[in-house]
Amino acid sequence: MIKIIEANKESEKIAKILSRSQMDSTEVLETVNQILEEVKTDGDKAVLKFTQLYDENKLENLKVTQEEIEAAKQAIDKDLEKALKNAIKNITTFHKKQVKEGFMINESPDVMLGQMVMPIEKVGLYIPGGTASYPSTVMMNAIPANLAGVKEIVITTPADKNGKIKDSVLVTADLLGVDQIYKIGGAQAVGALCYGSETIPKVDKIVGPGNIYVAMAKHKVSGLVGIDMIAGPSEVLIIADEKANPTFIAADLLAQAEHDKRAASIVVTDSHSQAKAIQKEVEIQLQMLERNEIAREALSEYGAIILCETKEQCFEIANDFAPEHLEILTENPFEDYKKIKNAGAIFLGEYSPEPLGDYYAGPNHTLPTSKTARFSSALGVDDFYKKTSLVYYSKEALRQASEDILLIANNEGLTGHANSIKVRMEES
Ligand SMILES: NC(=O)c1ccc[n+]([C@@H]2O[C@H](COP(=O)([O-])OP(=O)(O)OC[C@H]3O[C@@H](n4cnc5c(N)ncnc54)[C@H](O)[C@@H]3O)[C@@H](O)[C@H]2O)c1
Ligand SMILES: N[C@H](CO)Cc1c[nH]c[nH+]1
Ligand SMILES: [Zn+2]
Repeated sequence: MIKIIEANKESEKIAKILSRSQMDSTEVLETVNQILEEVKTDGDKAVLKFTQLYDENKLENLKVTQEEIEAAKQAIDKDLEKALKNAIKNITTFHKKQVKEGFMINESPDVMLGQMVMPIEKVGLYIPGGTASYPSTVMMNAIPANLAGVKEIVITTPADKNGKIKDSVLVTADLLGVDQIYKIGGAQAVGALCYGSETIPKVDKIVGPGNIYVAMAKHKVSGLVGIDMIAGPSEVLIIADEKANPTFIAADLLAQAEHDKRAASIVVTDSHSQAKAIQKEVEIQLQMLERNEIAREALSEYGAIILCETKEQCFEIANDFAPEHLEILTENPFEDYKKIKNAGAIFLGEYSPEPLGDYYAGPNHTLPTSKTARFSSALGVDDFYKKTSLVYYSKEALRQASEDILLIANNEGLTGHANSIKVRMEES
């Protein structure tokens, strides 16, 4: 049963919830370190070993063949394909707003400054596929990559026990022009994309969400290769007042809890009767949920209904938790959202449930978890760009700046820097 915690009386429990990061497990870290090390030295051999161990499948081919893509295109339900195309349209419309251009400042012929915006050349999209498969994540990652102009996009996603990737994932990838798809997941996929193997190409940046092993592996390889963010096990925090609908709230808690036994589903409310009603609804709906084993474990370990003394306290706790998704189910969400400082995405009012954002509305569903919404943002076109500065000064412009530069360089004790300016000023 999901627990009710009184914020003012059980401060230790609240502190534990608020400080908990999914990224502090030493057990996960040790497993991931070992996988990455072996993939680095043994390439495909290690990738296959860990795939067999954790995904329990023996793969004939790591790379999805054109025949497999064609078969998926034939087999896919046509209504589903249409729905995917509608979602692609919405997500594209939203992300087009993020497209950026470089700029140039040349207010005088003596000085020209600029910023070039260029696509990253090779990116790896991690598409989760352990306990569910995610065509929606293909859209959320490939659309911004395409809009940024990335030339080479590689997908890794775990296959099922028969070595097959779901038709919807292959068709969505095909609709978005991605044809390099590898049937591997977990830390071994992240390692292969970072170090390269006989079969898997080494990329410049790895993006996309995944379970704790994927999130930890991305964190560990970051620096050798670019990563987008920590986008680990899903989280939702719902701020609910007395009048909010407990049936809707319970459904939204379960929607995230079914993702992963480590998913966090939390409510903050200032109403005791609401807390009780939600608790009861969660139990009722759990009985009907297909993935109720995962959801039950997530709710008992990472779920909570936090009962606050005041509405303000609800917002303080929400900001401290910095959830991936935040739903505001209060009388005036259009005023209340302004109090939020830390959240990956905010959903306003009772007809904007989080799954609307997962699949369809347009904003990205790849979002920061484990309190990283304090400093990270939703995946977007920007994640697929790099920016390079351009500097031009004429001799006269450099002469005018030289005195200031020499003072700063000498102050830093870097006389070689000062000399680089001086030799130019001494030139006849
Ligand atoms: N934050 C976001 O933006 C976001 C978006 C979508 C999904 N998600 C999250 O993605 C995750 C999807 O998880 P999933 O497991 O279904 O798929 P996944 O593809 O992320 O992970 C499956 C892989 O994990 C590896 N693995 C499983 N158990 C392991 C173990 N004990 N040791 C080492 N490796 C192991 C396996 O190799 C397997 O291929 C969920 O946590 C979900 O909440 C997050
Ligand atoms: N809720 C997930 C992000 O935490 C995204 C998703 C994809 N499909 C279903 N849900
Ligand atoms: Zn979801």
